[in-house]
Amino acid sequence: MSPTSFPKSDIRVLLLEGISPTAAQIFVDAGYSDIRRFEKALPPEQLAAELREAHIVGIRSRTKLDAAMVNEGRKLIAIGAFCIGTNQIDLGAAKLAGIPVFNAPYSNTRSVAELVIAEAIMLMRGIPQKSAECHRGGWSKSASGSHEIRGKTLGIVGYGHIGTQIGVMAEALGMHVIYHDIETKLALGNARNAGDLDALLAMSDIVTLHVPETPATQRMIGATQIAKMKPGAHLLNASRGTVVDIDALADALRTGHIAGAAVDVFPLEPEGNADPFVSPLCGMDNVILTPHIGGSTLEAQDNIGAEVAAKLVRYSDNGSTLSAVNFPEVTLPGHVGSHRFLHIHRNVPGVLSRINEVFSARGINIDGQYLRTDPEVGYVVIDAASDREEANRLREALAGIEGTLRTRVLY
Ligand SMILES: NC(=O)c1ccc[n+]([C@@H]2O[C@H](COP(=O)([O-])OP(=O)(O)OC[C@H]3O[C@@H](n4cnc5c(N)ncnc54)[C@H](O)[C@@H]3O)[C@@H](O)[C@H]2O)c1
Ligand SMILES: O=C(O)CC[C@@H](O)C(=O)O
Repeated sequence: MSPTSFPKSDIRVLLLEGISPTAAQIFVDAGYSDIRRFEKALPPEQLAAELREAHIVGIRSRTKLDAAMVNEGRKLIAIGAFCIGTNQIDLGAAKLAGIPVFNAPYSNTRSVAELVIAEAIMLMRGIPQKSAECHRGGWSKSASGSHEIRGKTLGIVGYGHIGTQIGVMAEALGMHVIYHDIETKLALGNARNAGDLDALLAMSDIVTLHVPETPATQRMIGATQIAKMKPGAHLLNASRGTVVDIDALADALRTGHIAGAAVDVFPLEPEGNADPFVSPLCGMDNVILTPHIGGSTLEAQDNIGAEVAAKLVRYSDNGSTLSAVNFPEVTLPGHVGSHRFLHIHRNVPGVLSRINEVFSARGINIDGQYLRTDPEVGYVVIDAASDREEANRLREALAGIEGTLRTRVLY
């Protein structure tokens, strides 16, 4: 077990929103014992109180860590988003507080892709309506409005980790796949770049959305875009609720311009399972509604728990920020025989030389030094041999350098 700046038993790990037990186990195996787990997102006041005592916090999509909440975490050294999306965290505020944020960019992507393919088949067969009718005691045995997906065109908006997997599966089922992305992407199989969003909307029998929440994707599918879709096409959204104008979608479903939809994410989602769900789509038989569970399989959650916890442990034990989403990335070797000093600062001229002066003024030789910066923040890691008391004095001197955001020493 690698040592840290204070006993691991004093490092409080806060895991919210029912994060998989695999995460807690990774911390326990790494020697951490103060682990507080909650099955739900916490109300703001309780969240703030918990954050004040936590060194590491793990959340999923429901916990909003805005700038004020991030700054409650005065002891925080790292944040784990146990999911893909990090839009619930003010990443800039976390960076300026010297806190790297880690997520799980791949672990639940297969689960989302499988759900989307299943829903595409269900929608094309009109199964949601037929099932609802049967539940009400009805019986409408008919092929009307029911289609195979073979030979149909699937339009994927956002051809990233999820979009590409859906494309591969859809081709295996005999679909034609087109995609639209703002980045240049390698087309897998026979998938084709649609050219632009309008062209994709006009050509697709099924449109599925897999973009992140960004200013550019806010309501990127509104009344204008829906009108450009083929009459009788289907729309699936398992990305973020803000991507679709839900009222415009409801209107198009009512007129029949859109034959059916599957929606997993909503502009406003209930805080917890006991809270009511309200949406203009409620009560529409041709809509599959799911409670943001695209990535919620036991396999995905176990993998996410292991992946993000391992990144947090690595940062806490070793200082590596590899794959942090908001932070200069540094991959570090072990530091046997020396103390490791972590210095996070505003990226202004002169900080590095002042850091080096702290060591040279005390006649301490630097064994290794690693530096990464981005336009706002610099992250310097220094390995140097010193006794523990001297290491504490060095850390205090480093903390006194103007522009310092956070310091830590790993013994
Ligand atoms: N429903 C769920 O439970 C669930 C689970 C996992 C992920 N998600 C959501 O799905 C999103 C996509 O996941 P992913 O793993 O495929 O992410 P990804 O980053 O691998 O892919 C996103 C793709 O969208 C593209 N993109 C970004 N802005 C765009 C725009 N304006 N127009 C067109 N393309 C754009 C990117 O270039 C990228 O290729 C995540 O950001 C997350 O919000 C939801
Ligand atoms: O698990 C969650 O709460 C969110 C899952 C998904 O939206 C993600 O971004 O990975």
